[in-house]
Amino acid sequence: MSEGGEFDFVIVGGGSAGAVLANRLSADPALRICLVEAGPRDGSPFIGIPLGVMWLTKDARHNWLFSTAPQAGLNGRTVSVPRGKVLGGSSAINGMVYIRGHRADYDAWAEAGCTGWDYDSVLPYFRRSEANRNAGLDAAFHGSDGPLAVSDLRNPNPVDLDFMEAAGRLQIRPCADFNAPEPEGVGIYQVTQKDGKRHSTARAFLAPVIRRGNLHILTEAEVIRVDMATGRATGVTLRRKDGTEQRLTARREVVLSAGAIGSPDILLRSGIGPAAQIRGFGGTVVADLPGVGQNLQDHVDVMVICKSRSRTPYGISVGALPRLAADGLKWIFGNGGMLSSNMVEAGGFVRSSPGEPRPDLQFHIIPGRKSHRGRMVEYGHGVSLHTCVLRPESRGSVTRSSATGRPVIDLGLLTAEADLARLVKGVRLARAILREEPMARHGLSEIIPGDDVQSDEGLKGFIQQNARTVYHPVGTCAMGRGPAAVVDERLRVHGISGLRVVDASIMPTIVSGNTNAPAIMIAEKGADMILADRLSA
Ligand SMILES: Cc1cc2nc3c(=O)[nH]c(=O)nc-3n(C[C@H](O)[C@H](O)[C@H](O)COP(=O)(O)OP(=O)(O)OC[C@H]3O[C@@H](n4cnc5c(N)ncnc54)[C@H](O)[C@@H]3O)c2cc1C
Repeated sequence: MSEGGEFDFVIVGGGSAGAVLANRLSADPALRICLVEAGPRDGSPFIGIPLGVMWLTKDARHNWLFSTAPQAGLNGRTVSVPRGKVLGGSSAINGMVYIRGHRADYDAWAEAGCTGWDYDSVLPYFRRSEANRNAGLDAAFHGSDGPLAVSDLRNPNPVDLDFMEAAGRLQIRPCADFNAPEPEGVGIYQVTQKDGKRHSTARAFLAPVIRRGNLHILTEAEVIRVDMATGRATGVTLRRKDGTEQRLTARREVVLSAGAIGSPDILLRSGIGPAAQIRGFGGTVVADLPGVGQNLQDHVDVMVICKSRSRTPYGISVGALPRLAADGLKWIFGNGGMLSSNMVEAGGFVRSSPGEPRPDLQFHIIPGRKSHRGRMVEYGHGVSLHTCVLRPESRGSVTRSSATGRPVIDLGLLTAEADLARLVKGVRLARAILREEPMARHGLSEIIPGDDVQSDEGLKGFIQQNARTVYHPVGTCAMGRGPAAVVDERLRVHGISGLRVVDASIMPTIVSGNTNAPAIMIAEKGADMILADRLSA
């Protein structure tokens, strides 16, 4: 084992949160920062070109490609859990949709004891990171000079507007700004893109500061454990690509930003977690923290997929060849056309029934025919409408059954009956929108669930056999004060000094929307806390 150097802060994971932290902490030239990332640098063209998202969700070089344990609520199926493994983390492989959630999500965190995390307190951190390119949005809610570009899609597919009009016929109103405090209705999503290209956190937060002399970035270095001495984190042990092990010393703190799968897993491997589980795989218990890896929440999702007679939606067909060629040129001469599409272009927030206090379902519409049998593309055109449950009651976990190898991921999808019931309503609503004009004039015919699946029981069976995740796992190092909490409201691991977790895993409950912007906000706020605590230490 070699010594890799001494730093003030060692940040583990250069993803959505970690890249932000590395930027903000290294802004103080008196601090020496090391950012450790298991994946490579982000040179691949598939990352910059938005449509590359289709490739990246299955790409072993930039993706951990996890898979779940058999899911009890999904007829024992396993589902894939892609996670970014590259500078930028999941923000480098995600769908780029920029959404923050609902005011009530954050107010509920504060009410549960996470002081300082209510909506009004976190809003400045969302604004600080953001450079919104749409000057028409309310500046009270949007930043214009932060590092992260948030843009309107360059060339949304016309189907998006048809979707909105069809929803309007069902009294679902358009939503002018999905990032106002209480979003509801449908529209075209804003995306984390700059000039038509993906703006991952690596590009937004790391690229501009890469030459800072006090910021050291190690890639292709996987942290195996946090090193401890008498209840204090002293550094990390990591494994380089060539298999050699190295130790880094953290004079002040180790900050885990390895994401909702990686962060609890590193804690478990470091002996911090449920004592019985750690002993079970032969580990040494450093701190008995029963909440580590528990409380996993994710947005359970199912698709209605239709083929279309019209070739307006994206697709591969002989008739579409001239358009595909034109789209290639639009990209080459201005980063536009289909290649600038994030695929999940539009959608919105709706209530499964009028009695719901706020939207409990989210749509993501792909103006293209997604494969219903696991292929990357299918021949032909169509539309695919995702429906997900915004605040699922089901809970899962990240655990370990052995000291080495991969963690066991149980997303717990649909283990709560209420989530299944909501999805049934969601699929009915999705179908109703697709049947309305002007969607109907695309000549849609349903591939899944299929016209013969109409009863509640039939739909339940279809959902259990087809539901998956929209890739938003959170909550596995939950912030709070009770026995199940892992970090306090300053994101310090309970009972251990010099150790924080700053990423999506600290959410006590999942937000009502996509989770990238919230992970970035958590890091913005976490950075302020770390810097403030340094001065008062
Ligand atoms: C395919 C996909 C599509 C998505 N689409 C959207 C979307 O459109 N909009 C949206 O808002 N959200 C989306 N999300 C979710 C969103 O991207 C994540 O919630 C967010 O990026 C999580 O940020 P994080 O910092 O917690 O973790 P990550 O960004 O995943 O970062 C964790 C980093 O830690 C590294 N790491 C892990 N373990 C170790 C270790 N042992 N040693 C060193 N490094 C380690 C990882 O390689 C990674 O780089 C999507 C996610 C995926 C996977």
